[in-house]
Amino acid sequence: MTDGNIISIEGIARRYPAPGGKGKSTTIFENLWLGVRRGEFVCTIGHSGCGKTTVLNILAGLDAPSEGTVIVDGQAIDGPSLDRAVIFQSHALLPWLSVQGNVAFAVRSRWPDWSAARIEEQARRFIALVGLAGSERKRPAELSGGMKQRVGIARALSIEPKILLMDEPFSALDALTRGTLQDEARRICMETGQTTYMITHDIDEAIYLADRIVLMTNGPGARVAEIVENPLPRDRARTDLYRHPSYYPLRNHLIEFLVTRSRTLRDAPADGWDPRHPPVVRPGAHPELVPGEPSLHSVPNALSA
Ligand SMILES: Nc1ncnc2c1ncn2[C@@H]1O[C@H](COP(=O)(O)OP(=O)(O)OP(=O)(O)O)[C@@H](O)[C@H]1O
Repeated sequence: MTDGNIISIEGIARRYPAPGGKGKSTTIFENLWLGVRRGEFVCTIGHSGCGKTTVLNILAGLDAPSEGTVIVDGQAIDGPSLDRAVIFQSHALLPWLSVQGNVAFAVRSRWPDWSAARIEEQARRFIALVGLAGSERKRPAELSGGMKQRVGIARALSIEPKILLMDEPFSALDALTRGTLQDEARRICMETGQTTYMITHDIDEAIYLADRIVLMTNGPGARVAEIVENPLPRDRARTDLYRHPSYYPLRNHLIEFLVTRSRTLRDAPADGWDPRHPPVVRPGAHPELVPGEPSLHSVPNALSA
């Protein structure tokens, strides 16, 4: 794969044996290749069951591929590592520890030789980063869902992972809290240059957060159908996203994929489709595009890796 990728997914498959060991095994996905650049924010979208969580679990080292390998920062993954922090939909905080205690626990696991003062300071810094300064002594039971998820984010970031893995981290939150936390996540990832791989079902979330959006076909036998480069400026603001001429072409492209192409491309891949180099598209980013007159067409990109 391309040099400069911090994550290199190389031809992985995940198969499960038939129940009782009789009959054919089920292939959830196979021949999956993907590179993620350092500092990049990648979102994966695909219908339920296509294997998004399975891929994320493999990246986390919580599951292993049936074939292929994943290289992170030059080393093949062979289990979980504090270099890769995971944030799930549920918060999984330790209920008997305070906010400070939960984050400090992770910091101590990462740097067991650090002094207590240094651990406390690191924990406090990341609690402040997610906007929870003043709540350090609270226990999880005293926090709202959004606050608990902030603690989860602080805990994940406090160990300064090479990669942040997020599995629908905001989907259980109300719309207002979700928006605020998306803003926070985006700000923090931009400020810290955090490489992030995230699963979402929410196309607006992907448009707002991602540099690239990986589209997976339906499973079983899922594949990476396409990689969408986000044509919106990197310093985009939530409030005027929709004014950008590429916004609707991008959004329509993603919707159209989920409605039809996620199924048709699994059953009949596009001519010349190469699993190592899925098509890269940049919807709406046509050189002749007149600002204010959005094109409804996606434009295949000659940059295809
Ligand atoms: N231990 C297992 N044994 C057999 N099949 C499994 C096992 N774990 C997962 N699967 C199957 O693998 C497929 C992919 O699951 P996965 O959770 O990765 O999908 P997903 O795309 O993340 O779905 P969702 O969007 O609903 O979270 C599903 O069909 C699931 O039933």
